[in-house]
Amino acid sequence: MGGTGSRALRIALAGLGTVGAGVIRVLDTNRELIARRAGRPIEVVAVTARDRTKDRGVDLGRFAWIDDTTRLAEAEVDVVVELVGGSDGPALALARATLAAGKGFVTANKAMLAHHGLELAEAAEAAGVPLKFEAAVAGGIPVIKGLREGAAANELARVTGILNGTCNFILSKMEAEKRDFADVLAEAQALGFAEADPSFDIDGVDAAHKLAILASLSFGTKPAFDRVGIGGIRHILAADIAEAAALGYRVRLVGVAEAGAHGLFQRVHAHLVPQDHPLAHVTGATNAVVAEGNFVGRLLFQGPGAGEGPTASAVVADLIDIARGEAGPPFAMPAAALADAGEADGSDRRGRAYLRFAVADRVGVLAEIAAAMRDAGVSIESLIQRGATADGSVLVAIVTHEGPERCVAQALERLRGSQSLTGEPLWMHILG
Ligand SMILES: NC(=O)c1ccc[n+]([C@@H]2O[C@H](COP(=O)([O-])OP(=O)(O)OC[C@H]3O[C@@H](n4cnc5c(N)ncnc54)[C@H](O)[C@@H]3O)[C@@H](O)[C@H]2O)c1
Ligand SMILES: N[C@@H](CCO)C(=O)O
Ligand code: NA
Repeated sequence: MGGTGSRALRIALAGLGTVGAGVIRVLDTNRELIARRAGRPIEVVAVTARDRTKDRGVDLGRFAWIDDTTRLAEAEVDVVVELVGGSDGPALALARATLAAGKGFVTANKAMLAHHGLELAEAAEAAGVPLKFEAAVAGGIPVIKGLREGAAANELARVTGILNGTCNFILSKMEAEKRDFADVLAEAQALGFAEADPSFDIDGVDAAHKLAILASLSFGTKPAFDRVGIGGIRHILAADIAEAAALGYRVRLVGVAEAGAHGLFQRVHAHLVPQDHPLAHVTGATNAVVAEGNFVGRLLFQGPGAGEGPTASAVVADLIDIARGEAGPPFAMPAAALADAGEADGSDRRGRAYLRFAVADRVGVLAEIAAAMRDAGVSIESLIQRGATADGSVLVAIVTHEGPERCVAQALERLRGSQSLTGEPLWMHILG
């Protein structure tokens, strides 16, 4: 490959929001360095977004403006970069049109990849063009590169991660400032890394999109978003975080993917993470992924998982790879070689649980909860009752011994509709 005098890699860019404008800023600021590293200049030539007149703090006058997003695929470019978002709609139409036109495609859109990644990988492989998405999982952290390339020699057994910056920011603030969820949410949303639909962040959907992509890369299975068990953080109280701290844990939204004998297990859920586990020390909008390989051992990837600079940095890294001519199958092995995710549904899993009940302060309530646990075969390790909340309820927190998760589910089912409970119980898993 030639020096910086070689023909530029021409880019069309859809979406000029946080990430899109960031990509232009990275390419402008580090222009010379990027050209030297890539072996040739990387030039944006055409752009589109919803509003042509909006000031994004970057000069757009030098680019062709194309009103119809899908037509970006017809521009005289080598690669289309999609930073619009949404699993379907214009993003998917653009992806399909670009790959069908035999051009490379770069995206930060984990929702689209989780739902349509297999189809898009097949289309890219059939056309012999790159499909790259480093920014889609854990923003600026090179975790796709790390697993797809760096760890490619290993069989991976388990991948765990903090994959949503918004949730981690909220949980860290709740912990540090002893504030409740609703109080901190608006602050997180103002920082530019929340999804267009913020429930995707706080209900675990965004992290599940990312986990489905990571699991596919790690275990050679087809992306299976519909098989991720998903829970969020909106029902966690500052009191739960304080209780967890007293027991030696931090509360984190953790994605877990494991390749087992019966298939792929994938879950995103609030977990109690032991304070000596690397994920317990991940604070703010930082993300982290732990992967265990049979030769390399335990890998820890940690860094900024969202925001303009980190996310744009990952998008441009993909463009540099393409400019260098680096290729290969998007999901680490050819799409045709990816296996089905299998049957694992988690019902035979074992673990320890944190359960928190809001109860009426009256005789017999604790006995009722303890009886439900006993009848379902759940063994209690500790039980703590704390004073009244604002509505006069009392909080009861239970930590169980290790046992089948299905027994915990049965205990909660026995308590469903009980007059003693003043709200839905909270169940968090304890990370083993
Ligand atoms: N913000 C982050 O920290 C972050 C991190 C990782 C990944 N992502 C992903 O990057 C993508 C973009 O996120 P963002 O935060 O920059 O969003 P944003 O809302 O800031 O920007 C979206 C852009 O797309 C444009 N747009 C909307 N509909 C369009 C259409 N039909 N055609 C053309 N343009 C259209 C908007 O005008 C805007 O310029 C999403 O897929 C998101 O999930 C974002
Ligand atoms: N909404 C996402 C952006 C990064 O993918 C987050 O908060 O992590
Ligand atoms: Na990344």
